[in-house]
Order: sequence, then structure tokens, then C-alpha cells
Amino acid sequence: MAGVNGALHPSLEVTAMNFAYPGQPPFISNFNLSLQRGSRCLLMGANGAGKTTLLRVLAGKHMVGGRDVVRVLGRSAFHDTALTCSGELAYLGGSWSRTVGCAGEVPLQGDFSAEFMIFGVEGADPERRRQLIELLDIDLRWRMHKVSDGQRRRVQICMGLLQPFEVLLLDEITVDLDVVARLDLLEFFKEECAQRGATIVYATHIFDGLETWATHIAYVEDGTLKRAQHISEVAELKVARNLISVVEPWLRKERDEREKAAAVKAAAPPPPRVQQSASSPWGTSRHMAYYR
Ligand SMILES: Nc1ncnc2c1ncn2[C@@H]1O[C@H](COP(=O)(O)OP(=O)(O)OP(=O)(O)O)[C@@H](O)[C@H]1O
Repeated sequence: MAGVNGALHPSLEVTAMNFAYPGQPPFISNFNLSLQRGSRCLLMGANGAGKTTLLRVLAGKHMVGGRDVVRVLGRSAFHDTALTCSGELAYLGGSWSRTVGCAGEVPLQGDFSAEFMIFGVEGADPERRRQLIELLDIDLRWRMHKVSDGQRRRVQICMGLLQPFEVLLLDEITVDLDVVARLDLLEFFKEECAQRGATIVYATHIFDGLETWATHIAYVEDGTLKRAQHISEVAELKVARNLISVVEPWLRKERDEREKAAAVKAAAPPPPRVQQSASSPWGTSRHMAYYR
């Protein structure tokens, strides 16, 4: 996707990025992605392909390489903490949690009202707040420990969007929303990109209506970027009914190849066992048997 629109300064740029979880083999190698202002990129891939990992790296939650590897608005996503503090770079992820020391991510609990949560976000523009509360159909009297998953999610999304982001990373946040809330939110995102030039990367498995929403697609397979295209360049989409009928064969092909590779591995003869010589300290001998 390098150089989309030919503009000089992409709002999001990843260059030759490598990543491995601690103590694990390399997962992402030589990953490159470049998005201009106003782009809405759909991040797709099978379960475990690396979408969440990528979004968290883009959000500056993991340090990867030097300052030039993951650039957001021309600044290092990890090193420039002002990016997230100002809300210019926003990440809305799966669960609503907070990090508690060695316990890691702990789900939010407690009897708070939606109003307390939303009005607790400092510096929010009252008009934007009113618009989001209305868009997400939030009742400010909701008690957060008594609401449904979808209602809790609406409050989380509202809080995450109060600051006018420049780059927004969305990790499957619409799963709990009903159809109307999801469509209204997607429309809101489209306007944010068109009017303010915001950039969005959205990881999801729900493709309904996204063929006309996305400007770009990125398809990852096992940590590797297999496709990165402008939506108009996806040849299959020109003749397909919808996005799901395009992506389903990619996912099935990938699964078949994975199963074949696993079958070949299982059928291969086991590696030769290292013969232990009689003099090996790990070998057994009749002599030692006397001492057992
Ligand atoms: N903290 C971690 N430590 C080690 N490995 C991890 C960690 N988090 C994720 N992984 C591994 O990284 C790979 C990618 O996981 P990731 O959550 O990024 O995938 P995903 O594409 O978001 O999947 P899904 O569609 O199921 O949400 C998986 O194999 C997963 O087991």
C-alpha cells in the first residue's frame, strides 16, 4: 500500500517491522504498510493471524525496532507518548480493562453510572459528547455493573471517541452492538475520515456493509501481510456479491494449506534418535543395574 494517493506524509507508516512475543519465535517479519489521511483500512485474517498484535504495535503498546519503524503522524508510535495522551492516536480494543501491576489486564468492575464515566473524560468538547451519546443511544443513568455487554460497549466506545482522534485503531469493537448502532457508528467513522481527514484501521470478522465503507484492505496470514490494496484494486470484488464471498475463499485456502502442511509434517519419519554409546554418562548398563 506504499504511496497510496502519492502524498508525501502518510498518517500511518510501518517500515520493515519485525516482532516476536517474549520467549517466542519471530511472528511478524518485514511488515510494511502505509496509509494516507482519510483512509479507512479493513484489517482481515483468520483467528490468530496477528490482527490484534499488529493493532497493539501500531498503538505504541509494544516497542519494535527503532523510532522509524512504526510512525503515526510522522512520530514514533511507541516513543512519542504525547500521541496517545492527546488522543491523536486512539485504540479501542476488545475488552474493557485496566492494567493492575502483576495481575495484568483486569476487567473494570464497580457501581458507576454511564454519566460518571463519560463526563469524567476531561477536555471533551460538549457538542461532540452530546453527539456521541445520542449516536450510541446511551442512557446516562445506566449503572455499569448492571448493563448488558452491548450497553457497556457503547459507553466504552463513547469514551474512546470523545477526543477527536487523528488515527483510530479499532479491534473488533462492534461485535456486541445491534445492527442500527453498528451502522450508525460506521457512518460516523466515515464522516470523521471525510471531514477531518482521520485515518482508521479496523480489524473485524464481520464484513456486512464494509465493501462500501472501506477505502483499503489489508489481509494478514500468520503474521505476514498477504494483501494490501485500495478497495478498487480488489479484482474479485468487481464480480462478487459482497466482501464475505471474496474473503471466504482466501480463508478456506489458507486453512487447507495449513492442514496439508500439518499432514505432511505428521507423515514425515521422526528425526533419527541419537545413539548413546556404552561409555555415555546418560546410557544404561548392566553394571548400573546393581545400584538401583
Ligand atoms: N501475549 C502473548 N504472548 C505470546 N503469544 C501471543 C500473545 N498474544 C497473542 N499471541 C499469539 O500471537 C498470535 C496472533 O494473535 P492475535 O491475537 O494477534 O491474532 P488475531 O488475528 O487478532 O486473532 P483473532 O481473530 O482470534 O482475534 C497467536 O498465535 C497468539 O497465540
